[in-house]
Amino acid sequence: MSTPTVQDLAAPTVRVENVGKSYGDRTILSDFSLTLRPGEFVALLGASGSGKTTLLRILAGLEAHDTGTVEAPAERTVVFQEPRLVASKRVGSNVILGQRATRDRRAAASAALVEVGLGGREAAWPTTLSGGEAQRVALARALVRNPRLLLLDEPFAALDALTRIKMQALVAELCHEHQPAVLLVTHDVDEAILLADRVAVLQDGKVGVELEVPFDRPRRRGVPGFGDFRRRLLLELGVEEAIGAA
Ligand SMILES: Nc1ncnc2c1ncn2[C@@H]1O[C@H](COP(=O)(O)OP(=O)(O)OP(=O)(O)O)[C@@H](O)[C@H]1O
Repeated sequence: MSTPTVQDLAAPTVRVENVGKSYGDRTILSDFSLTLRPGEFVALLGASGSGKTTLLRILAGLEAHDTGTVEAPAERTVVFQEPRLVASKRVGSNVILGQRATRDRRAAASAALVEVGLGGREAAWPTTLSGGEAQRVALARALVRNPRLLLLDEPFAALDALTRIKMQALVAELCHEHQPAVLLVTHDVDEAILLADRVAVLQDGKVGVELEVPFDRPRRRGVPGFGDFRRRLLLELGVEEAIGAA
């Protein structure tokens, strides 16, 4: 047995035990359990419609679960697939949306914009931003709250491939720096491997397999073992690679 790390000994940030959730007579989650330790980055991987967003919404407090236990900190924020900026408010105000615009908060918003590569853009209107820039603002808005839990619901899915790669690197860097516990919901296997400490695969309403990602950071697709690990996850998802095997 390996020596427990500080992370292992700390109280978990998120504890989900035996959660069940149905819509009408359709069971979406059954007996779903997952733990996130402080600072841990977990990717929840699953086929379309498998219940990933439902679980994330339960953790965000946006959806009720039917059975089981959910413990998540109140200091949590969500970044959705679309940036959800308020068009009538400038970028700086969007970053501190819902909070009183004190001088300190405005300074924190400016610092968060610098962190996401949008320093000095406080006065810009959301309609003047590209999709990637708007998603950077959404990320700044999440980080400025210093969350203990960051919930990412396919935050790169609507971005073009190049912007997605840049945003993945930015999220990896910022999460490393700020150390929230992160749950990333995705159906992109590569993204899960590039970003997460651990990948949980959602199968039949529960976590079927959980695997530690065995690669050092910064991660690269080309490292030895990447292709095998990727194939293993794809098989768990019931996908056989036919074209362009890594
Ligand atoms: N409010 C709702 N009422 C009824 N059914 C719902 C509701 N929300 C989600 N569902 C259903 O629950 C199932 C799981 O949805 P969910 O969005 O959690 O899946 P997902 O794994 O995130 O899928 P995707 O990757 O396509 O976003 C889907 O079949 C969906 O239609």
